[in-house]
Amino acid sequence: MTIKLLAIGKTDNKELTSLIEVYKTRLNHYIKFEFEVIPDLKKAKNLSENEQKHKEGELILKKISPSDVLILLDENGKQFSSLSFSNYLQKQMNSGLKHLIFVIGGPYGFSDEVYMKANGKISLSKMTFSHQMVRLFFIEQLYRGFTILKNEPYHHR
Ligand SMILES: C[S@@+](CC[C@H](N)C(=O)[O-])C[C@H]1O[C@@H](n2cnc3c(N)ncnc32)[C@H](O)[C@@H]1O
Repeated sequence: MTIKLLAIGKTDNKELTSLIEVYKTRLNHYIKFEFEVIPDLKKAKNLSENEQKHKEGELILKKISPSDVLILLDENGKQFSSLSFSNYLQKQMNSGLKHLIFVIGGPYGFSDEVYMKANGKISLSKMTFSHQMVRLFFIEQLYRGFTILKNEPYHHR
């Protein structure tokens, strides 16, 4: 299985980028993991909130194939403990799925079209994080999940 994380908007924060790289490299020891950033929309300031979500939604959906499982990172989604999230990852791998795609929305979240297409929603917290920070938190949780599955001493229960 390949896990792909799609995110809207580049970050020019070097600290964030380098930490993401650290966890991405660690995660790649366990699973094929791809991180793809969909560039910010041009002239987004001239768009209404809904127009922006709609255009970002089109770019997201272009990246999804019919056989992919699409999971949105969304503050109103299902919450997991790190342990239950590792079980969730194991189940996805056992299912024979080829591509598990997680998506982080833009500053206003997702369009209705993306919500309709999604197979599920995962929340990292009831609090809202910046779309920049979530990518680091989530990649770390993926890494943590795999260390749990491998019984490695990263996660302390
Ligand atoms: C600034 S938030 C958007 C908040 C917006 N009010 C909404 O309705 O989604 C940008 C993106 O970060 C992600 N995000 C922020 N907080 C999150 C959380 N607690 N759990 C999961 N994803 C989160 C989501 O993918 C969201 O689309």
